Amino acid sequence: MDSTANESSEEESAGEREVETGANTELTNNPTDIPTEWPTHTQTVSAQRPDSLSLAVAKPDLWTSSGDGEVKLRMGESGFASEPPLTVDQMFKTAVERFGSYTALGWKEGEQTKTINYQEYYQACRTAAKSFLKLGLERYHGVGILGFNSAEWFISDIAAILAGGFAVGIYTTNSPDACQYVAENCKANIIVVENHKQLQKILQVQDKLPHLKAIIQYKDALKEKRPNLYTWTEFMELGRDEPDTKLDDIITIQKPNQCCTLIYTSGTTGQPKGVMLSHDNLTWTAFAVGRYVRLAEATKSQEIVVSYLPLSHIAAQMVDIWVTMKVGGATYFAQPDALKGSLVNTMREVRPTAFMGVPRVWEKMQEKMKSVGAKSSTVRRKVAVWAKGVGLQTNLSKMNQYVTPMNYRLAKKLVFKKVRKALGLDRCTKCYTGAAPITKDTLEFFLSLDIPVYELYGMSESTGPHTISLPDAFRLTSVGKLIPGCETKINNPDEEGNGEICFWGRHVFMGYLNQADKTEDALDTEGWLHSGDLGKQDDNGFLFITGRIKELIITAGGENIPPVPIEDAVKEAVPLVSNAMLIGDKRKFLAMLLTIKCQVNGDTGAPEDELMPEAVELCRKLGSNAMRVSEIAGGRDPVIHAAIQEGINRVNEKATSNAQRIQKWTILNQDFSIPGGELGPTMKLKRPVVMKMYKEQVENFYKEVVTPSTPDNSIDPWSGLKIRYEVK
Ligand SMILES: Nc1ncnc2c1ncn2[C@@H]1O[C@H](COP(=O)(O)OP(=O)(O)OP(=O)(O)O)[C@@H](O)[C@H]1O
Repeated sequence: MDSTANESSEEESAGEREVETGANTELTNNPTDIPTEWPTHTQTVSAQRPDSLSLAVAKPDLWTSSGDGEVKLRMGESGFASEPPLTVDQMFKTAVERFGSYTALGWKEGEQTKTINYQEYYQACRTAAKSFLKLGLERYHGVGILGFNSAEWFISDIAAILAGGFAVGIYTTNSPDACQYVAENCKANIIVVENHKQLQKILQVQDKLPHLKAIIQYKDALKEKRPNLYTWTEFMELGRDEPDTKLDDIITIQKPNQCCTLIYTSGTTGQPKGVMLSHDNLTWTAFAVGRYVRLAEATKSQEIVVSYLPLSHIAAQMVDIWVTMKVGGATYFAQPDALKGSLVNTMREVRPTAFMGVPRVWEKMQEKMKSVGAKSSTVRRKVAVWAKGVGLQTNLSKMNQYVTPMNYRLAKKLVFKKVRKALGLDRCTKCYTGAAPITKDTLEFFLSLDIPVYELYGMSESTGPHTISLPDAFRLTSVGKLIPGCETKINNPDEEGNGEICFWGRHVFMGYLNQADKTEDALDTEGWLHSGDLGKQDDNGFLFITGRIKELIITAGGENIPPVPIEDAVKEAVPLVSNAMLIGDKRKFLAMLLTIKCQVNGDTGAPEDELMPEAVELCRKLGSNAMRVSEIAGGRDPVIHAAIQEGINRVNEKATSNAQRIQKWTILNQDFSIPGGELGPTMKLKRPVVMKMYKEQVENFYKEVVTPSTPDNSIDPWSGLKIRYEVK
């Protein structure tokens, strides 16, 4: 690995510092230490793994599964990896010193927008920390936070850390049992809930939480008084007049290499695990991302973000809380019904300068824009089609450093500017997607509208991002380049260079709480984090994800098949399809469960029977009058059935082998959703859950006598229609 970043003399001297345990006493935290030059994307700064980290000694130091454990920091000798380690309190104090009067948080109260600055934000966190201590928060015990994004959420999170506990976000979609699992696992002393609805979940399991001492509700009036149940105002009053000494004593003994946050995995691959993140994991990653992405510091031009993604996920925490704090940015909170439609209103008001969406958010925007576009006049549609052609060409050319075509300016004026304004993205220069795979179709759609959506890739276990795309380091379908200071290893590459992606760096987590065995599975003896993802790097350092070992289908014939590319191909070939899940592990052939694009209940987020307007339109074009999923599911609509089969045939034609062909498929009665349990909170498919829910349908695929060699005679068991296989 080369180490050619713009290293200032300060950085070089930082590299010589011996910082092994992360003790915070002697650390400089002077913002002027930060070099003014940004490294360019082509430069890779490696975390120089010290020779002393030999196999035998490295292992026990680099990870722990004890809540009160400490780890060896993965310091490098120069560049990003040598940045002095900080505790959360140190990073926050620096932000207050540098950006004290700048807006830190903003939210809507009725028609009014309220804000607090960095000084007030820090003081609120200290007060809340004193209140937590007064309520009996013990060192290395959790503060569970269960609710939609808000200032109170952030304050609870940071206060828990300052007070020496663990900040623990709990997914708002969790059932009472799932809340109990997390609260018990982190020995939560306190749980902060948003409203009555979330409170009920905790009250249902309260008796099974022996460590729980208090509950705080931060929105709405309490419907009933209970012992140890507080409103937010009551809670903040508890700490207001408390002396600072106890809190300061705890803050002083905190070290960057100790755990301060637990991120519970969403369980797409099994029971949630508590990912232990240290102060250094958070503060270093915030530094590295801010620097690499070249975020502006507030003193020059303030970055603005909208907080709406689930905060219990690391991606939202890193963007909304930590990176923003590092550069003195302002975070504005969306409304709880953001994903049900109000997000665009918040976006138009706030006009963020950076925006992060999980793939489903971008897909939803795409669907909405397509259905609006379909209703516009012929002239408008023609202009849009022309502009999109120009947009795609221009942006694809930009990737290869070609010159911008002349007609781009006209397309920008006529279409792109208007689209950006309508989406609230008119001053957003950094649009990101991450946390799950996104389709090329969606990326191209936004690229054609002159909205490059940059990919981030990483995991909870890497404190969020490991690779990032940048405007000048961008390839369609690549998840970008390595963050300087980190390392990637492609383990056991095949002849095409595909292997398991492994991470090394100061963003790598401490371990899973109380799960030494699982930690040992994730971190090898050298400390490499095994992602469970398959990928390859091109000659220019762009990383491409090509599959997930965790969800690889191994057929009875022994063929390894990554399902996502096939599922994406089907979704692209059949636009009516909302979700697709490939089946075939230990089976003789592949089959697929499909769902149709339908409307979603505005209150519950549950899928409804009515088709989405875009889907209705597609049906009309095909010659079907269907209005509901129930008219299509199970092969009830022969026209739609034939169209889907035709799309699947096209996908099958491109299959690299016979084993990779979809031999059977069926349309389910209902789309996948978060409340339904088929999707995780970041919209990732929970394959084991779907397998369980649709066990019968899956078994039916394989009940029939399959005759793939003479497929022309096969009858689809769901529709009774003849299946036209095209086996070469
Ligand atoms: N840009 C991306 N493209 C493709 N896949 C991605 C991308 N970003 C993240 N992922 C996938 O998400 C995984 C990380 O997920 P995360 O750590 O958020 O887990 P989770 O959703 O909380 O739960 P679980 O560990 O149960 O899956 C990565 O290993 C990778 O498979």
